[in-house]
Amino acid sequence: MTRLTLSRPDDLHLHLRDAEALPVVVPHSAERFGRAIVMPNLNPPVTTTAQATAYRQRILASVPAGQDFTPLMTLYLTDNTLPETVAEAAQSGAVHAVKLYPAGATTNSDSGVTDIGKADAALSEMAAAGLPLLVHGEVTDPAVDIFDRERVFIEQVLAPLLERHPDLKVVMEHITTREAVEFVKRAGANVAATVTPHHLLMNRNALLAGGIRPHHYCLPVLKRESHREALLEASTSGNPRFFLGTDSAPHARGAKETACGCAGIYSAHAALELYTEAFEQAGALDRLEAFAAHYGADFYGLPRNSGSVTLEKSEWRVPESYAFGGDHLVPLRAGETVAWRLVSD
Ligand SMILES: NC(=O)N[C@@H](CC(=O)O)C(=O)O
Ligand SMILES: [Zn+2]
Ligand SMILES: [Zn+2]
Repeated sequence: MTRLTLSRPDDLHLHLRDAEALPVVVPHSAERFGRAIVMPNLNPPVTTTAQATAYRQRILASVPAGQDFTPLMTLYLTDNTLPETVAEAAQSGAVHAVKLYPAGATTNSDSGVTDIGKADAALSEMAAAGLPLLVHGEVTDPAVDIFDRERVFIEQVLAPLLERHPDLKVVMEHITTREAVEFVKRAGANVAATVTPHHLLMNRNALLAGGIRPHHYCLPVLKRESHREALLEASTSGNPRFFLGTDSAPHARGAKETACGCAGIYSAHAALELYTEAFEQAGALDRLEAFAAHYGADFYGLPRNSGSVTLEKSEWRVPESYAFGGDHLVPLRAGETVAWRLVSD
């Protein structure tokens, strides 16, 4: 097959940042996706509906003319999030989820939750309102090996949380392990997961073999090949509780290529094309549309998009970088090729 037309997909996990980043990154997502669940880990974080709606306007100002792209906003859960704040968010129509970052787990998570027990009242309100909890699922205990932090989070935090709140809708974001796949498969219809293109296409060799590759560093960190295979199997299985979320996370080159580089991989410039590579590799191109355009919308209770996008099997070279404020943004596959190309209908 050399041409593939899909319903217009959604990105259910996206970092757009703010200010001068927006005109660089928003057009990449808007070209490919109808909507995106926009992460709230700005500095300071987005914790109120008023902040979320103001941020939404700043994003919309960077959507190119003629493109139809809807940012779906989220709030950042803190130890102090009140049930009233959750209720206001649920009623606003602009806020579609609340994000849990364990304090210190990842980029801009300093205001995150120190003890999930402190959020119980907010979580009960979310369950009542049908507002999903999006989870960065890693423990932060320095004694736990970084490759085990997702598995331990499931055992110590997520399973007990779902016992306390059995009706809460939960999305385990950017899953990276066989254990996360199995947890989601066994859980009820209220539990789902997003899978990134980089975790479908790369294992930890891409980070560490033959030299350290800071542009392949993200959290949760890339895992061994058997985990990548489990993610690819789940994503191409037709199970509606695994769906597309890129976790495209732009950082300036200077913050990545340094002695202590930060976590995040930028993939918005080629996200759908990279998923298409992964699904082709698995012999499952016929399953791509549902993963990319149906299951996420269905889980969030949103209507499916009406438009379409077309991809062609035709190699193109990714730029070495994009101008990004006063610095540069190095995209995934910089200077290398991608096998599928987005074409206008
Ligand atoms: N995934 C990452 O490695 N980084 C994300 C944060 C996150 O999603 O954990 C970022 O905001 O840069
Ligand atoms: Zn995360
Ligand atoms: Zn993320």
